[in-house]
Amino acid sequence: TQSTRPQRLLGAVQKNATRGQPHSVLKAIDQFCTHTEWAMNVGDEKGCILDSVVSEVNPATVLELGTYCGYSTVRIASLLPPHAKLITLEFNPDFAAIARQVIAWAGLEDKVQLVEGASGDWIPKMKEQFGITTFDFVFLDHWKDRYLPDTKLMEECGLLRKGTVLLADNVICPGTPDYLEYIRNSPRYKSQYFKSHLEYTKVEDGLEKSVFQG
Ligand SMILES: Cc1ncnc2c1ncn2[C@@H]1O[C@H](/C=C/CNC(=O)c2cc(-c3ccc(F)cc3)cc(O)c2O)[C@@H](O)[C@H]1O
Ligand SMILES: [Mg+2]
Repeated sequence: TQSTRPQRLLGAVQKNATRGQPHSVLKAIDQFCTHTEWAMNVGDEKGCILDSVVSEVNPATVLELGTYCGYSTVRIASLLPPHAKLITLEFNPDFAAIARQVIAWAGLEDKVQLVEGASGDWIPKMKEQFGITTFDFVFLDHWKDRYLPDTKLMEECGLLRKGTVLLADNVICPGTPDYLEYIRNSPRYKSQYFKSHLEYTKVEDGLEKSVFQG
């Protein structure tokens, strides 16, 4: 039977990366996606911007929307301080199964809680289920038409505090026009666009960093 792209990506990690070395997992995925098969990971160019924002925030609590194969999960988790927690939401069980193995190969399972389910269902349950009061950092990289409703939902559920940083992937390509319009015009956020390129291509894309003002 045919393998899937995530299965082939996992195979590249298991073949080329060293267990317990997150950077080697990222390198194996980036090489696979550059030379063998494109996949929708944030990639190394936008990934360096992600790294700098995560390092600046130094978050104790992180929410990632859209795990896919776990590339950005590994990238973020590898930068977290010892007792920090990263919760990542993924509603496709096949992708979740691959991501769990990628995260385990990197040796980061103790920092990551992968929750299988839809963001709209789980965001309202973050406090009761995981003892979260607010998130310090949120990475948005799931369906692009979910960025805005989920941001409003996080506001309503009291999951954002003064200084919480939202970082959104793909605000140019594929694009998240309703999210950008809202976040750039809302007095409740201070936003900054980081120009970059769509992963593994020369097409323009970028990340939008938005700080909640409380
Ligand atoms: C509400 C909900 N709840 C839970 N999980 C959810 C969820 N909504 C989606 N997911 C999950 O998250 C991932 C989905 C990611 C969507 N990302 C993109 O579509 C994407 C596309 C491109 C792209 C650019 C140019 C092209 F020509 C083609 C594709 C680049 C990217 O970087 C992308 O992120 C995927 O794993 C999906 O199962
Ligand atoms: Mg993306």
